Amino acid sequence: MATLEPIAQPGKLIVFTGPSGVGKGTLLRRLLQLHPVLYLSISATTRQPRPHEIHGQHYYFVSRETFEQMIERSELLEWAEFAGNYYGTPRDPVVEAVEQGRWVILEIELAGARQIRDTFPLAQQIFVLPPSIEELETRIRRRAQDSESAIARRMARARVEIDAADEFDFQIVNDDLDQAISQLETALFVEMPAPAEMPIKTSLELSAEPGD
Ligand SMILES: Nc1ncnc2c1ncn2[C@@H]1O[C@H](COP(=O)(O)OP(=O)(O)OP(=O)(O)O)[C@@H](O)[C@H]1O
Ligand SMILES: Nc1nc2c(ncn2[C@@H]2O[C@H](COP(=O)(O)O)[C@@H](O)[C@H]2O)c(=O)[nH]1
Repeated sequence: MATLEPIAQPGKLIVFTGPSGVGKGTLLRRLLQLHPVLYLSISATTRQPRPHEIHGQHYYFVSRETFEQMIERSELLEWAEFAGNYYGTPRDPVVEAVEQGRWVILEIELAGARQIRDTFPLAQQIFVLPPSIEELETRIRRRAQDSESAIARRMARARVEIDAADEFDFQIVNDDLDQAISQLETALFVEMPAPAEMPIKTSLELSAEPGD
């Protein structure tokens, strides 16, 4: 029997946006467990680490001075200020992974997503919506990582981001987690199949098959 080989094709950039607290991180953790072929970019931020967060795994936690140097040296693919802190995507690891044919996910807020749309028009853009604005606030509060003023800033920004959901190629409501994962898989692998999901036979193997 002929063996199957994946099509060699360039990687893809996938932008994953939605209001803070909607569950992007939760969805992506689950998605990456199910599909280790996906590559999640690690952002740089000037925000203080949360108790469970590890430098180099969840974020690169840097000073404002270091971040501003990264901007000046064009080391970031995109960046934005969000709720009083800088966030940005280090350019080199993303470009290398895409060149290696990987599917790279950027979990970023709206201003960064718009920058990527300008610089990489072929990037696939997915927006995650909450079932309601009340449930979004409940999730942020239940996570218990933000002060009252930070919650107010995040909720104000959430309204602006939700209003921009139509700009994105796909919108997914994160109500039931399993259903949201399944919609996400459809967006990623059916609407835009991953190379690893599209095995083909080499022309040599096809011509060697009996009955042809
Ligand atoms: N489908 C869901 N139903 C109920 N709770 C959820 C669901 N998805 C995520 N959550 C919870 O909502 C909270 C926020 O989730 P998470 O931290 O993944 O959001 P986020 O969008 O990554 O936020 P941020 O952008 O601020 O990092 C967490 O406590 C998480 O367990
Ligand atoms: N433009 C960018 N936004 C980013 C990046 N990394 C994360 N984010 C977004 O920031 C907010 C807040 O995140 P939190 O971890 O402090 O809750 C959230 O919407 C993230 O998606 C980035 O590199 N660029």
